[in-house]
Order: sequence, then C-alpha cells, then structure tokens
Amino acid sequence: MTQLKPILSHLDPIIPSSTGKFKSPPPYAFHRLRFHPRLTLWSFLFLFFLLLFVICSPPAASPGGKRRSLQTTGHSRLPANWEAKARNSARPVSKSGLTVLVTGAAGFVGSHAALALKNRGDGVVGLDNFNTYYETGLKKARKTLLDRQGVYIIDADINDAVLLGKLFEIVRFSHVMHLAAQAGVRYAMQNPSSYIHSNVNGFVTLLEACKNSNPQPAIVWASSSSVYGLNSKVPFSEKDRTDQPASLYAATKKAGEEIAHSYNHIYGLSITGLRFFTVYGPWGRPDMAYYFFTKDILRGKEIKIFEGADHATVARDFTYIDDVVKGCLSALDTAKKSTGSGGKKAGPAQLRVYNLGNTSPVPVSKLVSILEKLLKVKAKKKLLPMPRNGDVVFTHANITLARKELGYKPTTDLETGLKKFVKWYISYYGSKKKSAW
Ligand SMILES: O=C(O)[C@H]1O[C@H](OP(=O)(O)OP(=O)(O)OC[C@H]2O[C@@H](n3ccc(=O)[nH]c3=O)[C@H](O)[C@@H]2O)[C@H](O)[C@@H](O)[C@H]1O
Repeated sequence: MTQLKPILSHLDPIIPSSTGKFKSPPPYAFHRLRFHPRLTLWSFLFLFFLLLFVICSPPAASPGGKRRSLQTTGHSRLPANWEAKARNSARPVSKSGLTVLVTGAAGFVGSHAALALKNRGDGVVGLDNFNTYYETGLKKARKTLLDRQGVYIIDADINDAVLLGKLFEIVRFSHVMHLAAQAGVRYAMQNPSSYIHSNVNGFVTLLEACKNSNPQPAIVWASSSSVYGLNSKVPFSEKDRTDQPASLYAATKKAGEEIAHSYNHIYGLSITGLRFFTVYGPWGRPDMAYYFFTKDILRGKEIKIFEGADHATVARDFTYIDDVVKGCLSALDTAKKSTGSGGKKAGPAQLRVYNLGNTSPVPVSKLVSILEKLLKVKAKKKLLPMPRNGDVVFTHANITLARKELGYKPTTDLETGLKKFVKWYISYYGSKKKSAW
C-alpha cells in the first residue's frame, strides 16, 4: 500500500477522478516536443547530466563496504549507527556478566528488568516496537531512563526476522529475556489478531533467530497466570491443568508454552517460562485496573468493580514489580545453556515453567480502598457483574517451585507496593502535566 501511494499520486493529474473528465493532450504538443531542435538539445544535455550523476553517486545501500543494508527490509527508522550502539550496550562490565537481549524493553516489566540487569553489570540490548496499545509517551520516557543508564533500545518488531538475524550476528547473546507481548486480557476481544501477531508469530520469529544463532542463547520469557483459566483448584500450581483458557490472551500464552516445548525438543533451546500474576508498580501499564482506577479516582470519574456470580468476590494475586524482576533475574542466572548450535540439537536441554505470584490474593474492592486511602479521595464506585470478557474470578499462585529452584521470595504487600506506585504516578503526571491513558 505504501509503495503504491507515490505511484498513484504521480499519476493523479492524468487519471480522471470520474469517467469523462480525462482530457488527452493535443497531438500537436507531442510533435513539438519530438522535433523542435532546441528542445532536443536540452533533452540531450539533461540526459547527459543525469547519467553523470548516477555514475558518480556512491552506492546508497552499503555504507560500511561489506555491510548488509537493512533499508530494503523496512528498517529505515533505525539510526545509521544502530549496530555500534547495540554492540556497546551489549558489553558486560564484568567478565562473568551476561549478555542479554531484552525484548519489550520499553514496556513495564521489560524496562525494570533491563535496568536491574544493567545495574548489576550485565550487558543489555533492548528491543521494542513502541506500538500504540497505550500511551507511547510513557514508553519513550522509559526509553530515556534506560538511555541514561547506557541501555540501548532498538526500535523494531520481534516479527522482523531479518533484523533479528542481523542482531544475533553482531552480538553473541548468552541470554534472551523475552517480555515483548500483546498484553491485556479484555483487549483481546477488540483486537484478536494483535495477540496472534505478537504472542504467537512474534515468539516463533524470535525462537527461530535463537535457534539459528551460534551460540544459542538461553531464553526466559513471560507466560501468564491467565493460562490457569477456568482451573478452580487453588492455589494454582505448575502441575495444574492449563487447557481451559478463558481469553484469547490466555490461549496465546498457553500456545507460547507449547511452542517453547517444541523448540526445546527439536533444537535443544534452553527455555524458561514465567507465569506472572497481575504485576503492578511504578512505570506500570495504563491499561491495568490499579492504574486507570488511580486516574479515574483522581478525576472524580466513576469506576466499575466487577463481581463474580452471586456477588462473589473477584480477587487477584497482585505481585509487585521488584519481586517479579528478582524472579526474572534468578531465572536467567539458573538457566542452563542451550545444547544446540546453528539449528541442530546436540542433547536434551532445560525446559522450565514457574509461577511468579505474591501468594496472597486481594479482592479488587480492597485494592480500591487502599487507593482511596493513599490518594485521599473517595472513589465513585459501581459494582457490576463481571462481563464475559475473558476475566477470571480469582488468581492465587503456589510459588513452592520458584522458591525452591529460583530462591524466589516476594516481600512486598499490596499496600506497600501501591504506595510506591501512587508516589511515582503523582510525580510523573503531576510534574509533566501529562494525561494518563
Ligand atoms: O496475571 C496475568 O497474567 C495478567 O494480569 C493482568 O490481568 P488482570 O489480572 O486481569 O489485571 P487487570 O486488568 O489490572 O484487572 C485486575 C482486576 O480488576 C478487575 N477489574 C478490571 C477492570 C475494571 O474496570 N473493573 C474491575 O473490577 C478485573 O476483573 C481483575 O480482577 C494483566 O493485565 C495481563 O496482561 C496479564 O499479565
């Protein structure tokens, strides 16, 4: 479509907008152009200079001699020096430091994880497509923060196989922290294909790049508590059934877990899936309830609180961002190496799944009363039966396995975590006079 545009605009003056309006040029004009001696001379001169210009121009596609140009594959938005920036950013401070690609680095969990890795001396390269699912200003602000700490974020999509191939060629990543995804349970009903695009196609494209790369990195990626779906056995254990997703979002995360299994089985990729439980905190996601409740309470706008059947309490195992990031880092640190190379498996590789929750579910009504207290504003609440939008009534993580194998130990209760969120929210929107999503 974009390629057609210039062609069509060029043709615009001669293509009639409606039939019957097109006027052919008079034939005599053509003759005049062809045989007038002065015009012929000017035409020759014009052609001569055009030829000279073409011969003398440097080849546009290869600034670095044998460097492969990415211009033709849609990467014109990348700066010319993106490769050098990626190489610099990837360099760990210490010799034992990891070299990590963080996808979704301008996102909520991605930006926190990238910073934590950088702060402890690992080399980090970010990747993010800065899509407009929620305010891009927030994503750009996170990018600025990371820039200041020396983490470079490549502005590209995980579906861009050519770029990923090139990136894995120039940086030997030891690990990939894959956090890029189409998030949100309810939005899946509005834009289902975006979930397939990012969470299925994008994941496969990334795994292909990992599998082809030499050495193959170990992968840690974000699955979701939503895979438990209609499972009613609580607390949710990794051994419980996950074949009843309640939303397309959940289905794509479950698909991701199965895709991970096949790449582990065929290619020897070391893969760890982390089932996050409603992660919240500063620099969070504006599409999540705690975030837009804060915005709406401050504006005096009514908020809707969902109830289960027969007024059953809806509750979530809200998990604070710092606890989740610690879980991510220990998953990276305990990940064994992939066994394959160049697309061939050499032996069995590690395949793991862990719950990263807080193990203390809190009713959504309690979340609201904590926010009211912190904001010192009474919320205008409306209780509603939970719409059929993919939501589940209750989540509760059993974290025995993560505690045992990752040393994962969440320490932040909801009130403490929300206090930090509210403080950040007021300083971010207050000082910059921005309006939240
Ligand atoms: O653990 C996950 O894997 C997922 O966590 C998050 O999903 P959820 O747990 O659904 O969080 P969130 O939307 O904040 O709703 C919180 C509560 O508020 C209730 N809720 C919501 C909206 C509303 O208007 N009223 C309301 O009561 C609602 O019914 C719910 O009980 C991530 O968004 C998702 O990307 C994924 O990571």
